[in-house]
Amino acid sequence: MPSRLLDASKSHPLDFYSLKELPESYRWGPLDDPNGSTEPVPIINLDDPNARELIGHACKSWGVFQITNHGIPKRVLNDMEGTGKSLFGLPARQKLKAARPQDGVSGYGPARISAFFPKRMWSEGFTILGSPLQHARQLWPNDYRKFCDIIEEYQKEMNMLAGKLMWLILDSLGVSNQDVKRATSQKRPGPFEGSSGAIQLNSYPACPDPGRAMGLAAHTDSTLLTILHQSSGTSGLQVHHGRAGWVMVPPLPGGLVINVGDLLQILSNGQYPSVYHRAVVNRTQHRLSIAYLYGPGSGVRVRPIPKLVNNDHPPLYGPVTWSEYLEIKAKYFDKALSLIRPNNDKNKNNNENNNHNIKINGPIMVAKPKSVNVDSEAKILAALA
Ligand SMILES: C=C1C[C@]23C[C@H]1CC[C@H]2[C@@]12CCC[C@@](C)(C(=O)O1)[C@H]2[C@@H]3C(=O)O
Ligand SMILES: O=C(O)CCC(=O)C(=O)O
Ligand SMILES: [Fe+2]
Repeated sequence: MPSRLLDASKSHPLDFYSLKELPESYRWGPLDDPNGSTEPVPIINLDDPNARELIGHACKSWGVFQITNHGIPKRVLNDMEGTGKSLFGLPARQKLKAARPQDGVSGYGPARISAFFPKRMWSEGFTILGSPLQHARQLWPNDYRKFCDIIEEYQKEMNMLAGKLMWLILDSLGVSNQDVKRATSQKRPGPFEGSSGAIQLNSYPACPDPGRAMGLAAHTDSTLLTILHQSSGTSGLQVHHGRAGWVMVPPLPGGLVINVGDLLQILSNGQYPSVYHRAVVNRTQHRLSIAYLYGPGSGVRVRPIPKLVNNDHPPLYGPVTWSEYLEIKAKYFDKALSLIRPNNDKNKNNNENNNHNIKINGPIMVAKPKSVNVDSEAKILAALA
């Protein structure tokens, strides 16, 4: 079975800027409209003395919230937005010089999850993991330093904010520094030392038939948390919220959106579930969003924090590193979380409590994931055993 990811990067829809009608290959069918009358996604001022409790409540009941007074200078956000605009504004042949390689993560192309859907998404993306230098040279051979400086500054600022948010979130769960160190098998001093993030720039051109097109299909992020900056004035992000269905998260001037990711769902033993979200498009305006996808340092295994596990709350997930999880997600998409099963030996007599784990145990243990190299395959199987 070829990796579905390989198919994703085969051909990229570069034609949509000039299309006057929505081609069949982009037609997802009428999208369900968000219910305008529902309560809005929580907005939390980080300077509020109750920020921790408010964050805890938002993580539990929404999996998403917007923050203000986050300390990221406006200039840093503006510079990043400007860089995104000039990147997507480059001629197609220039952007393709930095195309994401078939089995790679960084570079220009459709969203990684594209291959899981029969229809194309009305967007183009650019992913930066680690140093931006190589791609910067491909895009702007004579002027790559500026791009690198802006990306590096953004990475630094976002990394600090993400660490701060993680502490507030863990604090809201009643979890201390020490508890996290144990849960993540970290040897180094700070539990979030070495944590890093990928930057995802998303560009959604104006679309002739926005009611039938999809900017970015529904997904949860494979992260601890995601910090999203949306360009001002144009809505597009929607989150799925219980019976309310799809709820719009309009850009808030000076605000940033925080999503709970799958790894935080694991760390919190299901108390803070990751949020399903998607991006819709718009007839007249181009929209840009910039996601900082934050995860643990390489080699760090994430598992439910022991303090949150007891007889009433058995572990729902087993330990997994970020790269293992990304590989599982790349193959199994929204089944990935249910495959990170706990080591059941310890809760043999707790069988009925494990019923919520979807049992896809058979296939994953026998299937030979061809796209995964042998070494990491062994690690994944060990993590799932
Ligand atoms: C660190 C990450 C997280 C990735 C994969 C890798 C780099 C790119 C990220 C995204 C960004 C766009 C949505 C998503 C669903 C996608 O297609 O690519 C994300 C995916 C995930 O959260 O699973
Ligand atoms: O464009 C958006 O608002 C959503 C982007 C997103 O979900 C992502 O990059 O993971
Ligand atoms: Fe996302």
